[in-house]
Amino acid sequence: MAAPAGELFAARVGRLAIRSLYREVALDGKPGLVGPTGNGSHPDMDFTTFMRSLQALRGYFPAIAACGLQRPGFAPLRALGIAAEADMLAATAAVNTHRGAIFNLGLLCAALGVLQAEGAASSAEAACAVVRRCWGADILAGLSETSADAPLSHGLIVARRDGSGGARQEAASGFPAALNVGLPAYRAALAATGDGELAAMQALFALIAELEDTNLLWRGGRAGLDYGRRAAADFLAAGGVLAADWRTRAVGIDRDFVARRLSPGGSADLLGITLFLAELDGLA
Ligand SMILES: CC(C)(COP(=O)(O)OP(=O)(O)OC[C@H]1O[C@@H](n2cnc3c(N)ncnc32)[C@H](O[C@H]2O[C@H](COP(=O)(O)OP(=O)(O)OP(=O)(O)O)[C@@H](O)[C@H]2O)[C@@H]1O)[C@@H](O)C(=O)NCCC(=O)NCCS
Ligand SMILES: Nc1ncnc2[nH]cnc12
Repeated sequence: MAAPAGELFAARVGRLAIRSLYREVALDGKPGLVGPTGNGSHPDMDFTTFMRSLQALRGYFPAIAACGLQRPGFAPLRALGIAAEADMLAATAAVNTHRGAIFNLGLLCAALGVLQAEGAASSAEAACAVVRRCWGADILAGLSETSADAPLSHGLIVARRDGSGGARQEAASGFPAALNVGLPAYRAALAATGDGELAAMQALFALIAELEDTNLLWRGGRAGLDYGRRAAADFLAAGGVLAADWRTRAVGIDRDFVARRLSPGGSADLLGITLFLAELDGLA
Protein backbone atom coordinates (compact mmCIF):
# COMPACT_ATOMS: atom_id res chain seq x y z
CA MET A 1 0.00 0.00 0.00
CA ALA A 2 1.33 3.50 -0.84
CA ALA A 3 2.41 5.71 2.09
CA PRO A 4 0.06 8.62 2.89
CA ALA A 5 0.97 11.97 1.29
CA GLY A 6 1.86 13.53 4.66
CA GLU A 7 4.37 10.78 5.38
CA LEU A 8 6.00 11.16 1.96
CA PHE A 9 6.19 14.92 2.46
CA ALA A 10 7.77 14.58 5.92
CA ALA A 11 10.28 12.01 4.65
CA ARG A 12 11.29 14.35 1.80
CA VAL A 13 11.81 17.27 4.19
CA GLY A 14 13.76 15.03 6.59
CA ARG A 15 16.10 13.86 3.82
CA LEU A 16 16.77 17.44 2.76
CA ALA A 17 17.57 18.44 6.37
CA ILE A 18 20.06 15.59 6.85
CA ARG A 19 21.62 16.23 3.44
CA SER A 20 22.10 19.93 4.31
CA LEU A 21 23.77 19.11 7.63
CA TYR A 22 25.94 16.50 5.93
CA ARG A 23 27.07 19.04 3.31
CA GLU A 24 28.02 21.46 6.10
CA VAL A 25 30.17 19.04 8.07
CA ALA A 26 31.65 17.43 4.92
CA LEU A 27 32.94 20.80 3.70
CA ASP A 28 36.67 20.64 4.24
CA GLY A 29 38.84 23.53 5.45
CA LYS A 30 36.26 25.43 7.53
CA PRO A 31 38.04 27.67 10.08
CA GLY A 32 38.02 26.30 13.64
CA LEU A 33 35.34 23.74 12.77
CA VAL A 34 35.12 19.98 12.41
CA GLY A 35 35.42 18.58 8.87
CA PRO A 36 36.44 15.30 7.22
CA THR A 37 40.18 15.91 7.67
CA GLY A 38 40.42 17.92 10.87
CA ASN A 39 38.62 18.85 14.05
CA GLY A 40 39.46 22.57 14.24
CA SER A 41 39.15 23.97 17.77
CA HIS A 42 37.26 20.89 19.06
CA PRO A 43 39.46 18.27 20.76
CA ASP A 44 36.34 16.43 21.96
CA MET A 45 34.82 15.67 18.53
CA ASP A 46 35.65 14.69 14.97
CA PHE A 47 33.93 13.84 11.69
CA THR A 48 32.83 10.43 13.02
CA THR A 49 31.13 12.08 16.00
CA PHE A 50 29.10 14.18 13.55
CA MET A 51 28.19 11.12 11.47
CA ARG A 52 26.93 9.37 14.61
CA SER A 53 24.96 12.46 15.52
CA LEU A 54 23.36 12.69 12.05
CA GLN A 55 22.43 9.01 12.21
CA ALA A 56 20.70 9.62 15.57
CA LEU A 57 18.74 12.56 14.12
CA ARG A 58 17.36 10.73 11.05
CA GLY A 59 13.93 10.23 12.59
CA TYR A 60 13.68 13.68 14.18
CA PHE A 61 13.43 15.91 11.12
CA PRO A 62 10.59 13.94 9.44
CA ALA A 63 8.82 13.79 12.82
CA ILE A 64 8.95 17.55 13.35
CA ALA A 65 7.91 18.20 9.71
CA ALA A 66 4.92 15.88 10.25
CA CYS A 67 4.11 17.73 13.49
CA GLY A 68 4.12 20.97 11.49
CA LEU A 69 1.31 19.58 9.32
CA GLN A 70 -0.94 19.89 12.42
CA ARG A 71 -0.14 23.64 12.67
CA PRO A 72 1.11 23.22 16.24
CA GLY A 73 1.93 25.72 18.97
CA PHE A 74 5.51 25.83 20.27
CA ALA A 75 5.13 23.22 23.08
CA PRO A 76 5.02 20.03 20.93
CA LEU A 77 7.96 21.27 18.84
CA ARG A 78 9.95 21.94 21.99
CA ALA A 79 9.21 18.42 23.27
CA LEU A 80 10.45 16.90 19.99
CA GLY A 81 13.56 19.13 20.13
CA ILE A 82 14.38 18.11 23.71
CA ALA A 83 14.00 14.39 22.85
CA ALA A 84 16.25 14.85 19.79
CA GLU A 85 18.91 16.53 21.94
CA ALA A 86 18.84 13.51 24.25
CA ASP A 87 19.24 11.15 21.24
CA MET A 88 22.16 13.26 19.96
CA LEU A 89 23.92 13.24 23.34
CA ALA A 90 23.44 9.48 23.68
CA ALA A 91 24.97 8.93 20.21
CA THR A 92 27.97 11.22 20.78
CA ALA A 93 28.88 10.28 24.37
CA ALA A 94 27.48 13.62 25.58
CA VAL A 95 29.28 15.84 23.04
CA ASN A 96 27.18 18.72 21.67
CA THR A 97 27.38 18.44 17.88
CA HIS A 98 24.01 19.64 16.63
CA ARG A 99 22.16 21.48 19.41
CA GLY A 100 21.77 24.59 17.31
CA ALA A 101 20.75 22.61 14.22
CA ILE A 102 18.16 20.60 16.13
CA PHE A 103 16.57 23.87 17.12
CA ASN A 104 16.98 25.95 13.94
CA LEU A 105 16.46 23.33 11.30
CA GLY A 106 13.77 21.60 13.35
CA LEU A 107 11.74 24.82 13.38
CA LEU A 108 12.18 25.22 9.62
CA CYS A 109 11.07 21.63 8.96
CA ALA A 110 7.96 22.29 11.08
CA ALA A 111 7.39 25.54 9.14
CA LEU A 112 7.38 23.60 5.88
CA GLY A 113 4.69 21.37 7.39
CA VAL A 114 2.60 24.45 8.20
CA LEU A 115 2.99 25.77 4.64
CA GLN A 116 1.99 22.38 3.25
CA ALA A 117 -1.09 22.28 5.51
CA GLU A 118 -2.05 25.77 4.34
CA GLY A 119 -1.63 24.79 0.68
CA ALA A 120 1.04 27.50 0.30
CA ALA A 121 4.16 27.13 -1.86
CA SER A 122 7.40 26.50 -0.01
CA SER A 123 10.21 28.99 -0.38
CA ALA A 124 13.05 30.19 1.83
CA GLU A 125 11.25 33.45 2.63
CA ALA A 126 7.91 31.76 3.37
CA ALA A 127 9.43 29.13 5.70
CA CYS A 128 11.40 31.73 7.68
CA ALA A 129 8.30 33.94 7.95
CA VAL A 130 6.27 31.04 9.40
CA VAL A 131 8.86 30.52 12.16
CA ARG A 132 8.70 34.23 13.04
CA ARG A 133 4.91 34.49 12.84
CA CYS A 134 3.90 31.25 14.56
CA TRP A 135 6.56 30.71 17.23
CA GLY A 136 8.66 33.90 17.49
CA ALA A 137 7.15 35.15 20.75
CA ASP A 138 7.46 31.76 22.49
CA ILE A 139 11.05 31.39 21.32
CA LEU A 140 11.99 34.79 22.77
CA ALA A 141 10.26 34.00 26.07
CA GLY A 142 12.97 31.33 26.57
CA LEU A 143 15.64 34.05 26.76
CA SER A 144 14.49 35.12 30.20
CA GLU A 145 13.53 31.66 31.54
CA THR A 146 15.74 29.56 33.76
CA SER A 147 14.64 26.73 36.00
CA ALA A 148 15.94 23.42 37.32
CA ASP A 149 14.97 21.70 34.03
CA ALA A 150 16.28 24.56 31.89
CA PRO A 151 19.73 25.29 33.33
CA LEU A 152 21.90 28.13 32.05
CA SER A 153 23.26 27.29 28.59
CA HIS A 154 26.38 28.86 27.08
CA GLY A 155 24.04 30.94 24.93
CA LEU A 156 22.12 32.24 27.95
CA ILE A 157 25.35 33.02 29.79
CA VAL A 158 26.63 35.18 26.93
CA ALA A 159 23.16 36.68 26.42
CA ARG A 160 23.42 38.03 29.95
CA ARG A 161 27.11 38.87 29.85
CA ASP A 162 27.36 40.32 26.32
CA GLY A 163 23.74 41.16 25.48
CA SER A 164 23.60 38.79 22.50
CA GLY A 165 20.26 37.29 21.39
CA GLY A 166 22.04 34.29 19.82
CA ALA A 167 20.17 31.36 18.30
CA ARG A 168 16.81 32.37 19.81
CA GLN A 169 16.89 35.91 18.42
CA GLU A 170 17.96 34.64 15.01
CA ALA A 171 15.10 32.11 14.85
CA ALA A 172 12.46 34.44 16.32
CA SER A 173 13.37 37.09 13.72
CA GLY A 174 12.90 34.58 10.86
CA PHE A 175 16.60 33.78 10.28
CA PRO A 176 17.73 37.14 8.82
CA ALA A 177 21.40 36.09 8.73
CA ALA A 178 20.62 32.97 6.67
CA LEU A 179 18.15 34.79 4.38
CA ASN A 180 20.00 38.07 3.88
CA VAL A 181 23.64 37.03 4.25
CA GLY A 182 24.18 33.27 3.77
CA LEU A 183 21.74 32.71 0.92
CA PRO A 184 22.77 35.67 -1.30
CA ALA A 185 26.47 34.82 -0.79
CA TYR A 186 25.80 31.17 -1.64
CA ARG A 187 23.77 31.99 -4.76
CA ALA A 188 26.23 34.60 -6.07
CA ALA A 189 29.24 32.30 -5.61
CA LEU A 190 27.34 29.38 -7.18
CA ALA A 191 26.46 31.53 -10.20
CA ALA A 192 30.09 32.67 -10.50
CA THR A 193 31.76 29.27 -10.08
CA GLY A 194 29.14 26.56 -10.67
CA ASP A 195 30.69 24.80 -7.66
CA GLY A 196 28.49 24.04 -4.63
CA GLU A 197 31.44 23.55 -2.27
CA LEU A 198 33.03 26.88 -3.15
CA ALA A 199 29.63 28.54 -2.80
CA ALA A 200 29.15 26.95 0.65
CA MET A 201 32.59 28.16 1.77
CA GLN A 202 31.79 31.70 0.61
CA ALA A 203 28.46 31.60 2.48
CA LEU A 204 30.23 30.40 5.65
CA PHE A 205 32.71 33.28 5.60
CA ALA A 206 29.89 35.75 4.91
CA LEU A 207 27.99 34.39 7.93
CA ILE A 208 31.03 34.50 10.22
CA ALA A 209 31.63 38.13 9.19
CA GLU A 210 28.08 39.19 10.13
CA LEU A 211 26.64 36.89 12.81
CA GLU A 212 26.63 37.43 16.58
CA ASP A 213 27.87 33.86 16.95
CA THR A 214 27.45 32.87 20.60
CA ASN A 215 30.08 30.14 20.19
CA LEU A 216 32.70 32.75 19.29
CA LEU A 217 31.45 34.86 22.19
CA TRP A 218 31.51 31.91 24.61
CA ARG A 219 35.01 30.85 23.60
CA GLY A 220 36.62 34.26 23.08
CA GLY A 221 34.41 36.96 24.59
CA ARG A 222 33.66 40.16 22.65
CA ALA A 223 37.34 40.36 21.52
CA GLY A 224 37.14 36.81 20.12
CA LEU A 225 33.92 37.54 18.25
CA ASP A 226 35.38 40.76 16.81
CA TYR A 227 38.57 38.96 15.80
CA GLY A 228 36.63 36.19 14.03
CA ARG A 229 34.34 38.61 12.23
CA ARG A 230 37.23 40.79 11.07
CA ALA A 231 39.21 37.77 9.78
CA ALA A 232 36.19 36.65 7.74
CA ALA A 233 35.50 40.18 6.45
CA ASP A 234 39.15 40.52 5.34
CA PHE A 235 38.90 37.16 3.55
CA LEU A 236 35.82 38.37 1.65
CA ALA A 237 37.37 41.76 0.89
CA ALA A 238 40.34 39.96 -0.71
CA GLY A 239 37.93 38.25 -3.14
CA GLY A 240 36.72 35.35 -0.98
CA VAL A 241 36.71 32.02 -2.82
CA LEU A 242 37.09 33.85 -6.15
CA ALA A 243 40.67 34.83 -5.24
CA ALA A 244 43.35 32.54 -6.68
CA ASP A 245 45.03 32.15 -3.27
CA TRP A 246 41.85 31.65 -1.23
CA ARG A 247 42.82 28.24 0.11
CA THR A 248 46.10 29.57 1.55
CA ARG A 249 44.17 32.40 3.23
CA ALA A 250 41.56 29.99 4.61
CA VAL A 251 44.28 27.71 6.01
CA GLY A 252 45.85 30.72 7.75
CA ILE A 253 42.52 31.74 9.31
CA ASP A 254 41.92 28.18 10.48
CA ARG A 255 45.37 28.15 12.11
CA ASP A 256 44.65 31.49 13.85
CA PHE A 257 41.22 30.32 15.09
CA VAL A 258 42.66 27.07 16.46
CA ALA A 259 45.51 28.95 18.20
CA ARG A 260 42.86 31.11 19.93
CA ARG A 261 40.45 28.16 20.57
CA LEU A 262 37.82 29.99 18.49
CA SER A 263 34.95 28.07 16.88
CA PRO A 264 32.18 29.67 14.77
CA GLY A 265 29.69 26.87 15.58
CA GLY A 266 26.63 29.11 15.19
CA SER A 267 27.79 30.17 11.72
CA ALA A 268 28.28 26.49 10.84
CA ASP A 269 24.68 25.81 11.87
CA LEU A 270 23.47 28.72 9.78
CA LEU A 271 25.42 27.39 6.81
CA GLY A 272 23.44 24.15 7.20
CA ILE A 273 20.27 26.24 7.19
CA THR A 274 21.42 28.25 4.16
CA LEU A 275 22.01 25.01 2.22
CA PHE A 276 18.54 23.81 3.26
CA LEU A 277 16.85 27.08 2.25
CA ALA A 278 18.70 27.10 -1.08
CA GLU A 279 16.85 23.93 -2.09
CA LEU A 280 13.38 24.87 -0.92
CA ASP A 281 11.97 26.57 -3.99
CA GLY A 282 9.73 24.05 -5.67
CA LEU A 283 9.84 21.46 -2.86
CA ALA A 284 6.19 20.40 -2.84
C1 LIG B 1 17.17 27.58 22.06
C2 LIG B 1 18.31 26.59 22.06
C3 LIG B 1 19.03 26.70 20.71
C4 LIG B 1 19.26 26.88 23.16
O1 LIG B 1 19.88 28.10 22.88
P1 LIG B 1 20.94 28.74 23.84
O2 LIG B 1 21.52 29.93 23.16
O3 LIG B 1 20.32 28.95 25.19
O4 LIG B 1 21.98 27.56 24.04
P2 LIG B 1 23.30 26.99 23.48
O5 LIG B 1 23.57 25.72 24.20
O6 LIG B 1 24.40 27.98 23.53
O7 LIG B 1 22.93 26.60 22.00
C5 LIG B 1 22.68 27.52 20.98
C6 LIG B 1 23.42 27.02 19.76
O8 LIG B 1 22.96 27.69 18.58
C7 LIG B 1 24.06 27.91 17.71
N1 LIG B 1 24.26 29.38 17.57
C8 LIG B 1 25.14 30.19 18.17
N2 LIG B 1 24.97 31.46 17.80
C9 LIG B 1 23.95 31.44 16.94
C10 LIG B 1 23.27 32.48 16.24
N3 LIG B 1 23.62 33.76 16.36
N4 LIG B 1 22.26 32.12 15.45
C11 LIG B 1 21.90 30.84 15.31
N5 LIG B 1 22.50 29.80 15.96
C12 LIG B 1 23.50 30.12 16.77
C13 LIG B 1 25.26 27.26 18.34
O9 LIG B 1 25.27 25.88 17.91
C14 LIG B 1 26.53 25.32 17.55
O10 LIG B 1 27.34 25.29 18.67
C15 LIG B 1 27.21 24.06 19.31
C16 LIG B 1 28.34 23.89 20.28
O11 LIG B 1 27.98 24.71 21.38
P3 LIG B 1 28.62 24.58 22.82
O12 LIG B 1 28.47 23.20 23.35
O13 LIG B 1 28.09 25.71 23.62
O14 LIG B 1 30.10 24.89 22.46
P4 LIG B 1 31.54 24.57 22.87
O15 LIG B 1 32.31 25.84 22.72
O16 LIG B 1 32.06 23.45 22.03
O17 LIG B 1 31.51 24.16 24.39
P5 LIG B 1 32.73 23.87 25.34
O18 LIG B 1 33.70 23.02 24.56
O19 LIG B 1 33.31 25.20 25.74
O20 LIG B 1 32.10 23.14 26.49
C17 LIG B 1 27.10 23.08 18.24
O21 LIG B 1 26.24 22.09 18.65
C18 LIG B 1 26.48 23.89 17.12
O22 LIG B 1 25.15 23.45 16.90
C19 LIG B 1 24.91 27.39 19.80
O23 LIG B 1 25.66 26.58 20.63
C20 LIG B 1 17.79 25.20 22.07
O24 LIG B 1 18.85 24.30 22.12
C21 LIG B 1 16.75 24.81 23.11
O25 LIG B 1 16.20 25.55 23.88
N6 LIG B 1 16.46 23.57 23.05
C22 LIG B 1 15.40 22.98 23.82
C23 LIG B 1 14.47 22.35 22.81
C24 LIG B 1 13.62 23.38 22.06
O26 LIG B 1 13.16 24.37 22.57
N7 LIG B 1 13.38 23.14 20.80
C25 LIG B 1 12.52 24.04 20.02
C26 LIG B 1 11.93 23.35 18.85
S1 LIG B 1 13.08 22.55 17.89
N1 LIG C 1 31.36 21.45 11.60
C1 LIG C 1 31.18 21.86 12.86
N2 LIG C 1 32.22 21.93 13.72
C2 LIG C 1 32.03 22.35 15.00
N3 LIG C 1 30.86 22.73 15.49
C3 LIG C 1 29.80 22.68 14.68
N4 LIG C 1 28.50 22.96 14.90
C4 LIG C 1 27.84 22.74 13.77
N5 LIG C 1 28.67 22.28 12.80
C5 LIG C 1 29.91 22.25 13.34
